[in-house]
Amino acid sequence: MRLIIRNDAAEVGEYIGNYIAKRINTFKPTAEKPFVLGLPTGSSPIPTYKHLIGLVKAGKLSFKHVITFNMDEYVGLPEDHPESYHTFMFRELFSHIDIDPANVHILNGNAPDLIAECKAYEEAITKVGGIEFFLAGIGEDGHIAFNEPGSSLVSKTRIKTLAYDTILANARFFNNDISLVPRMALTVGVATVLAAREVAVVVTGQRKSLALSKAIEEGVNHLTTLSALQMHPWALIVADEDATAELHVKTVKYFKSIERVQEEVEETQARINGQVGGD
Ligand SMILES: N[C@@H]1[C@@H](O)[C@H](O)[C@@H](COP(=O)(O)O)O[C@@H]1O
Repeated sequence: MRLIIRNDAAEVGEYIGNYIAKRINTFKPTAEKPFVLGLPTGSSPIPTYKHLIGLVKAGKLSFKHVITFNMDEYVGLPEDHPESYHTFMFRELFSHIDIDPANVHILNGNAPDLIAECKAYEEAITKVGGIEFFLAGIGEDGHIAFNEPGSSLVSKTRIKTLAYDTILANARFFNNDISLVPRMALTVGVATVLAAREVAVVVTGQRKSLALSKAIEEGVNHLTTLSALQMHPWALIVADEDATAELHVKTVKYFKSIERVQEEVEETQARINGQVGGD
């Protein structure tokens, strides 16, 4: 796992936005070979979405052959409710980019059979060849998607009851009225995220710092479901300085030094490639 640290949330968004764009452009998606992207909601990915929109508007990126799967959706909230994850995704990203709405997948929290809806979602992911790149955020308790503390680390898409802390945290989106926050959600499982070829997580703000420390400085534990990322072969966390508040200085220094070495390796490689190309 790599940890990249940037000064603030805007720089984190720029870094991940550029990273995703590079991955999509290198993949060269076509109608026959689309790029499959997993996406989160929440305030954390907004700077990333802003940056991606800018890249699309500048003609540097296209979502024409990108298929998306969102992580989660509330149960029982009308799809056109201002706080539904459907509304969020179109408001913050999809309405501003060249994605085909038919390529957008978001769980239906109003489906008559919620269990069948979750099963069909997993099948839809399998049908397109699995997720290439899953972007995620985390809750203050270190949950990924809505995989609250105690979630099975081998879980797939299913119905989850929200933790009281999550209901409290999300009340800010519902006029600070806890009674308006849905109690249940449909969510991809920890194993659904881990099955993606690559996973990147945005962690910004001091209120996420304890969760970040538990997830990367302690062992894999179902009480901090983000920690399962330690078992992933290609995982990246991008955090801002505030989110590192609870990390050991040693941890921060270690990951910063790894980034410096990586940059040197890439520069050397680029120089070598340049020389080879010039011969
Ligand atoms: N289900 C979502 C998560 O996917 C998200 O990561 C989290 C953090 O939200 P924010 O980025 O607003 O802190 O909120 C909800 O719990």
